[in-house]
Amino acid sequence: MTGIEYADFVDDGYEPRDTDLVCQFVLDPGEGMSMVDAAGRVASESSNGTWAALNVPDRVTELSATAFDIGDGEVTVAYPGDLFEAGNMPQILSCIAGNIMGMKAVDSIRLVDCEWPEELATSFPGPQYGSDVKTEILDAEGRPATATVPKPKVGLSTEQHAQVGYDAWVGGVDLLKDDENLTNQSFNRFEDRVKQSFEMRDRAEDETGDRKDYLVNITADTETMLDRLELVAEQGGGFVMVDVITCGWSAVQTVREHAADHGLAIHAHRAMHAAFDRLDHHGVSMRVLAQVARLTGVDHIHTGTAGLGKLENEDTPGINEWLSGDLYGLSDVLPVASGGLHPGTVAPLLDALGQDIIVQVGGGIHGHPDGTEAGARALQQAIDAYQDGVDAATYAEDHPELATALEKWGTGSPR
Ligand SMILES: O=C(O)[C@@](O)(COP(=O)(O)O)[C@H](O)[C@H](O)COP(=O)(O)O
Ligand SMILES: [Mg+2]
Repeated sequence: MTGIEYADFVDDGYEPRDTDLVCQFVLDPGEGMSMVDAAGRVASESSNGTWAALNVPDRVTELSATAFDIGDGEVTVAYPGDLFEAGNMPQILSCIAGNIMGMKAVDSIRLVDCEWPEELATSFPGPQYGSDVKTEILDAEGRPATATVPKPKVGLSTEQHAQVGYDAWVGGVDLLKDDENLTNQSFNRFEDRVKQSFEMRDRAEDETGDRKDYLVNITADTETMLDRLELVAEQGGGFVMVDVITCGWSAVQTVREHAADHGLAIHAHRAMHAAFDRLDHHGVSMRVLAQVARLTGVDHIHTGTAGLGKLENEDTPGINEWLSGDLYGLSDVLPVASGGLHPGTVAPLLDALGQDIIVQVGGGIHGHPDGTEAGARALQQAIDAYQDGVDAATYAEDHPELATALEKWGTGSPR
């Protein structure tokens, strides 16, 4: 038997083992609490300790986390691999982002980054396709894939939604996308919407000769999501969309399994992420959320617009780099830039993030003075101009749709 208490979870010179999950935190110790004392509490409460000193069987201490590299407001914690259930993301998050977020011992604490050991990382499936969707499901090789959400976000009838999809597809967009809050409301029922939209998709494919697809929002309780996923597969769809934060990672893991049965790619919308990651001193960073998304197996995830859109983002280039980097053979994830984009923002966006992304433009297409098809053409023209190395204003001289968009929105970012 061994006695354990908070101080036993600190070893400032600790060298992590290859099997450790290593997490970086920033924290502000509570009143009268030193960094070292706070760090011990973080490591203890997020692994297997508690406030009272305990006498425990020796092997229990092998599961205890260790706080080290304790600096000014920063601490790193190494978690033994055996603390975790392989392949169970909710269990892992209940450790590293669980009770510690509410401890009195800290005024604030933020999980900033994780280094995932091979054994734990490969206990997850990772994405099926990642950036390969651009060639395996779409015809978007060598350029950014494009997507559009019909606007208004909700309220269109099923017929109107499908028609907007058709106009955007023939205007050049690759993907129609449901908004994060459009599911199966009375004015636009899921089943009808899916069927009618794929009919329009087939027409647009015949007319353009390009493969087109639809990011269908299946967000609901898990059982219902699986039924909706089946319907998308039956209708010849290639993608499902899930609000991964509001649905939760256990639902994502279940959807990943069933999506693979049908070869469906998963588009992750991150609605509610800012409740976790907006404050730079508390919560869970978008970087960690993106890591969790890759491991659990989504193919796309929204990561921001490098500050060019209407929403606050953190470190989009850094997160995108992690999503496309090596991870023990797991597939990459295709980042989605979305939120307040329009044709005038395309050049600086691609300069900042490269072309291996999805560019989602909603209001920047459907708010075009000449309508959806013209808005879609303007987006495509902005991308063509960028690829030809021509600035948008010059290219617009003989591309009226782009000219109209630049006249209306210029090249600035909406607020
Ligand atoms: O509802 C919206 O605002 C959007 O459909 C964008 O519409 P617009 O193109 O009309 O702006 C997306 O949900 C956000 O981009 C999500 O944010 P993020 O990508 O940061 O997760
Ligand atoms: Mg939206």
